[in-house]
Amino acid sequence: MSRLRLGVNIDHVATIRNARGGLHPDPIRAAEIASEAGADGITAHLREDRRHIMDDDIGRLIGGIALPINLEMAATEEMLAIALRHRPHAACIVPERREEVTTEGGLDAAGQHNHLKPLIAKLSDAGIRVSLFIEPTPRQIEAAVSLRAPVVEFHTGRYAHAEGEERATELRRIADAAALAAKNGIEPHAGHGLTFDNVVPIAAIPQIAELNIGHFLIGEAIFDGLAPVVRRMRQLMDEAR
Ligand SMILES: CC(=O)[C@@H](O)[C@H](O)COP(=O)(O)O
Ligand SMILES: NCC(=O)COP(=O)(O)O
Repeated sequence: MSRLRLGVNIDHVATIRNARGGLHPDPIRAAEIASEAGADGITAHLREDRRHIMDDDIGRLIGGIALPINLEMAATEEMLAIALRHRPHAACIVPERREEVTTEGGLDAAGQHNHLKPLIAKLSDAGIRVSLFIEPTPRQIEAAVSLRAPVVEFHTGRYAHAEGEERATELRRIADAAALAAKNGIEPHAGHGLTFDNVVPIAAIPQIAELNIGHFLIGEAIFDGLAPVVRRMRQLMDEAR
């Protein structure tokens, strides 16, 4: 089985920085530390309301970090223009509702097909690897196929919050969806709400190529430091393969 990539999401370093409106802690410094500790990529979500990552962070990340940058973005003209200006390695299209506390579910790629098609084409034409942050369902995977997205990222929030039999059901949904995506030539990724306690069964799904993990790593780093926490996540993921 191939090595599972770890994308470290640094959004919530910016959440702490923005609490005081200054420059500290700097999410780019967090990206450097994550890189040295074994991350394979850095993920940052430029929200429309700029509650954590800001425009300037995107330029600094792409200019200053050698790892591939995965820009999470809503499917808007504003975000498209920013992505085309900075040309990150990857752009992950996520759903956004301004009042939400976090990204509560996957993108309705099937329902928004006609809106997404030209946006995905423009990103792809610019050499940006497009990913769709979707629920692990056949309907959304079929939409990704028809939209010619090379990557999907399954929203693991329902799995992360479920317990017992319900969690086992969610895990099966993700495993089935990963197999279906791979069968259709789409690279499956996963992320949202992953922790030391719940990452192993997801990391063991053979088709999944990348996990994007943020909130837990940054929270845990307060107690143990970012480098040891990234290394521990890396180790759990490697052991699961
Ligand atoms: C899309 C997604 O899952 C992430 O962007 C991540 O959860 C961090 O950002 P938020 O907590 O603002 O959703
Ligand atoms: N796309 C998911 C992501 O980047 C990280 O999600 P979380 O670990 O912050 O919940």
